[in-house]
Amino acid sequence: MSRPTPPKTSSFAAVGGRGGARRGGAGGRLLRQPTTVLAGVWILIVVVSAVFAPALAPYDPLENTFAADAVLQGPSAEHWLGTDENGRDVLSRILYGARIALLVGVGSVLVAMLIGVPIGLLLGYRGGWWDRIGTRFVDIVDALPGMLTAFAVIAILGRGLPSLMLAIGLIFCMNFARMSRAITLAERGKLYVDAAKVSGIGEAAILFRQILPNLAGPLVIQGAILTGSAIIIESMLSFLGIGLESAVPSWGGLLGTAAAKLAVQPFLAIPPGIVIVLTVLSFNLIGDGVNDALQGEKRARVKVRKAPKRAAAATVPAVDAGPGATAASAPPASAPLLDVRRLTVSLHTAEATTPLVRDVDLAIGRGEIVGLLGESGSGKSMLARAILNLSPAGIGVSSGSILLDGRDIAGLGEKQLRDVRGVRLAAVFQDPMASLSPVHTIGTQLTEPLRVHFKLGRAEARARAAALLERVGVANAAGRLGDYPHQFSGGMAQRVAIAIAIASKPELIIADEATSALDVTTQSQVLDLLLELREEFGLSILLITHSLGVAAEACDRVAVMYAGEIVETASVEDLFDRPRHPYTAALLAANPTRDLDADRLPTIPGLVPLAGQWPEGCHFASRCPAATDDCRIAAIPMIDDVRCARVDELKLEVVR
Ligand SMILES: Nc1ncnc2c1ncn2[C@@H]1O[C@H](COP(=O)(O)OP(=O)(O)OP(=O)(O)O)[C@@H](O)[C@H]1O
Repeated sequence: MSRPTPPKTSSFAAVGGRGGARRGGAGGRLLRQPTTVLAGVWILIVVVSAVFAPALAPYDPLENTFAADAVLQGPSAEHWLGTDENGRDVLSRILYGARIALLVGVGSVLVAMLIGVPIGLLLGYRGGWWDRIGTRFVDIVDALPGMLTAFAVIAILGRGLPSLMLAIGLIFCMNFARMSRAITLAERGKLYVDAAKVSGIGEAAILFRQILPNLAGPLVIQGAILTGSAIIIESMLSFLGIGLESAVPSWGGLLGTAAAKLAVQPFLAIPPGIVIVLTVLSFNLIGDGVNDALQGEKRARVKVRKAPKRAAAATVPAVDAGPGATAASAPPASAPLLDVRRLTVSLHTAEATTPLVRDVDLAIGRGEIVGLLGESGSGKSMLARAILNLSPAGIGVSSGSILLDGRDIAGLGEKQLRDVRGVRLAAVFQDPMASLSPVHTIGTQLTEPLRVHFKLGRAEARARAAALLERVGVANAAGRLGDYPHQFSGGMAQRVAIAIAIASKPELIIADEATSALDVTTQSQVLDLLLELREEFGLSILLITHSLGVAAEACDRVAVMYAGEIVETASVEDLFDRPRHPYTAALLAANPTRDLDADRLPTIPGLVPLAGQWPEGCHFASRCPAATDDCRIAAIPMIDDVRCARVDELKLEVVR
């Protein structure tokens, strides 16, 4: 038999291109905001004052002069901003006070980040009970009055800069925990995190190296805003006399003195008041400005859109009831590398357990490419995710086993999976842009699994990464290690994803719609690459696809899924020439290539029943032209690679 023509499944179009979408960048947008620039200039002045205070201050800020004409003076030629109740120069104390303001502001925000961010990362990433209990804890700590926390810390540790930083840090830390949790919750479901898990990268590395960089923007924004707030709290505590020692030149301390002497010298409150307001306002404006600039960056990112599906392969079978047996499929040549037995995957809720995949048997031999074919919603991804142990929350294996080289890997814990995922088992997903981390270079993403699995040094890992990129067909491989995913086309990015998948020399790759987002030519090239890699490394591949053409071009055997069950498994030739299940026949008949000029594209009448609404007997009965009442009584078992009660009576003809 000649294999059906390669498919034309979908096409890929990049809106905007390399460079075009990034005119100016975030830095450019930041500089185009006048208020942010002014705020930046003020903060620069504060930083310069803090760093060069000894050179800039006209007097020693601690020098007391108690002469009657030297205390509580207004502005004069000698003392531009007057003097305080000890005769100390206010300008000098404000210049030195900038040091305290910045130290307390930045220091306490760093303390808050160090405490809050790991908590948020852990709760968001682990989810479930960790998140439920952890979030309550965060709520409780956050509900404590901030000033009370500060009083308690200062009462225990005494006054001083470190205790002030810790006190203010504790007030803010739950802000960072909440923000990090929310972002991590969103990020942990993304494909690049799944891809990192599948590469065998540990939880700590995923949290701190994969997810944390995505928090950089929000952390900077939140950090800038809270730095301003920390300066206010420091001023309040010093104003109340429980901040720093009164001799230490701090803006809040100056304000406290001014409040006490308001009747004698009202001007004393103005200089520290102005610098506090301007500094706090500037930090807030910078936070907002960075936020706006980054939002612009997001809007300008490359977008990927799918074009409508086009024609696939050309076989038109007809369903015809009648006697006659069909050929059986060939079993895998050797003992299977992957042997899925009677697997059921279910969604567990408080109300019910709903099977999404039921009673699946699937074997993949060494070096074999097995296609998993079926309409949308048939359960292909749920099966693949169960094999990879990446089922979404609430979904898991409820019975059966997944034997990888004889070892049952169903439901293994993250720790036990470390020597399976990324070592023996890898995955390539549909959207390469989503499965690669947007904030890391390709070099970093490729060297990470190499360093984890083979304990390679940096230089050696980079050399191996370049060789891998070259192997998958990326031109100028060494030069492109420093590029980010958005600088690659869809096809090239998928090649990179394949390079990452094969980096740790796995035995089995699960390719979940790995070519669906690519244009026809690129799709064919990526399939050729997978076939070459199979030859070269003896890889086994589970190729999940909607496309008959992809299955025909690349697979040795094909399993057809319908409404959560595998209904037929056969060699690719047998499946296309002699389908045995009416659904397989209908799927082949619905292939539009022959009838491109017809008014209506051929379809299978009716809809795939949703999980939870499967009928008692054969799941396909409501759409099957050959179904009888007997088909609707009880679940149909898989016998001799077909799940059809009438398989021996039906004669399914392929019309060409
Ligand atoms: N997170 C989820 N929670 C509950 N049910 C889900 C979830 N994801 C998928 N399902 C259900 O599981 C069944 C199988 O879905 P699955 O995504 O595996 O199908 P599929 O064959 O991979 O479809 P597609 O080709 O569109 O990806 C469907 O009935 C779907 O509605």
